[in-house]
Amino acid sequence: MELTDLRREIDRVDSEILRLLAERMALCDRVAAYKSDHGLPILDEAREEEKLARAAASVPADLSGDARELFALLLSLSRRRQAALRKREVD
Ligand SMILES: O=C(O)C(=O)C[C@]1(C(=O)O)C=C[C@@H](O)C=C1
Repeated sequence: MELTDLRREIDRVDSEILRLLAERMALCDRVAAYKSDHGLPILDEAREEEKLARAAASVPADLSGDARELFALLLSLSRRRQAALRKREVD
């Protein structure tokens, strides 16, 4: 395969990742609203540990560290966004 073709494939996968990121964040917005309505904290450590462990276990062994790191970032971005939404509610 030529480099151009490989890059086109990468671009296709990246578009999908970004579409899924937006979909995930939209769901997190709804979780944020639910938690706010029910007086629940944003952070759920047990759920996060479960997510990180599942991410690491869902890929080939040589990618488990990367999967864990990626999900740690996603969770952190999710918490940051939820905190910003909550702050906007208060202000
Ligand atoms: O499931 C939740 O309770 C969420 O708030 C969502 C989410 C996530 O992005 O997956 C974010 C923060 C929590 O610590 C756990 C999980």
